[in-house]
Amino acid sequence: MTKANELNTAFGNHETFDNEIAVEVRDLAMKYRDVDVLKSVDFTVRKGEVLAFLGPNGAGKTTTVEILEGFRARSSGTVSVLGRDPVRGDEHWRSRVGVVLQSWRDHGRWKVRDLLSYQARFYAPYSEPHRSRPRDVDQLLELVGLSEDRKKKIASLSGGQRRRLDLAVGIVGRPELLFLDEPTAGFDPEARRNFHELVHRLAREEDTTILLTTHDLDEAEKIADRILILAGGRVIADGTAEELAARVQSTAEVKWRRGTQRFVQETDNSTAFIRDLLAQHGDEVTNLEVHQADLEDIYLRMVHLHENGQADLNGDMIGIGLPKEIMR
Ligand SMILES: Nc1ncnc2c1ncn2[C@@H]1O[C@H](COP(=O)(O)OP(=O)(O)OP(=O)(O)O)[C@@H](O)[C@H]1O
Repeated sequence: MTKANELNTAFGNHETFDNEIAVEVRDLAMKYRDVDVLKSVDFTVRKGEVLAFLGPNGAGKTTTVEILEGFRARSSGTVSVLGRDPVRGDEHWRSRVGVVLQSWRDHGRWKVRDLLSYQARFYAPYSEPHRSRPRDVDQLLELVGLSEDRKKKIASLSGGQRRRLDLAVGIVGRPELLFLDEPTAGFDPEARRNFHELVHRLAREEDTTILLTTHDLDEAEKIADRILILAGGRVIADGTAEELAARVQSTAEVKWRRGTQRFVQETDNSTAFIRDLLAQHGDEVTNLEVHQADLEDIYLRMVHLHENGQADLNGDMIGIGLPKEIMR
């Protein structure tokens, strides 16, 4: 613990000052009336990291993100976002945080550029030598692909254009930490790819920490440094896409025919299995297929096991054989 943290704790203030950590969540719980949506959520996001939050509908992803954004008061637990408890976040703290909500339908009569210019003004007092605020509005329009729509009324934008505007509003203040709630819902494939490139640029060139929720496994795999799966009010898995995929690849399904008979076998080592199969039956084996489980398979299996209660009290999966280091 740093000296500053020691002093904070001594005064009953649990805000953190670790420069490498953007978000720290410990034992977070949230109850809506008598329903426990979040039971005990723990995770950390390092600065500059892109974290994808996955989980079934109603798992509590938006609730968690809203708590981190300071828009929702938690029931219990400790939360630190850029060194502050979000419920005590002041204007300066807010200027460092960018938010793209799931559906934001105000300002229909405003023109695109006018709204961004208006929003941009609020960030000017919080400009810093290493992070100028706000962004230049015309460059921002270019960045999100809305230059040609700059004079359009917001109410007349298509769903995808609207999401681009939401994104522009989220990054106009050049945030250190950006929250994106299902950012590419309604994007066409090109807009999706542009968005993925933008996320990479924000993380790589501006060291922006990004926390996004998505139902798109492919998207999570493409843009996230780390994937976190929320189910049953807890984090049931936390690791890089490679860590998840590496384990998945080791449980393949092999299918083949021998004469009129069809066979299916799950195996941890498909290469060795096929070698043995062919050594034993040679040319009798036909229609050989190998299906390597992908991220979607492992995600679905993990959530399914969790929902069926085949997880112990720590949220660890029983029977799936995932390595402990990717489980929480
Ligand atoms: N203001 C509220 N009052 C009562 N219950 C709520 C409230 N907001 C959310 N909930 C409930 O909390 C649970 C978690 O909702 P949340 O929106 O956080 O889930 P999610 O993981 O983001 O879902 P989705 O993938 O569908 O967006 C749901 O059962 C939802 O009905």
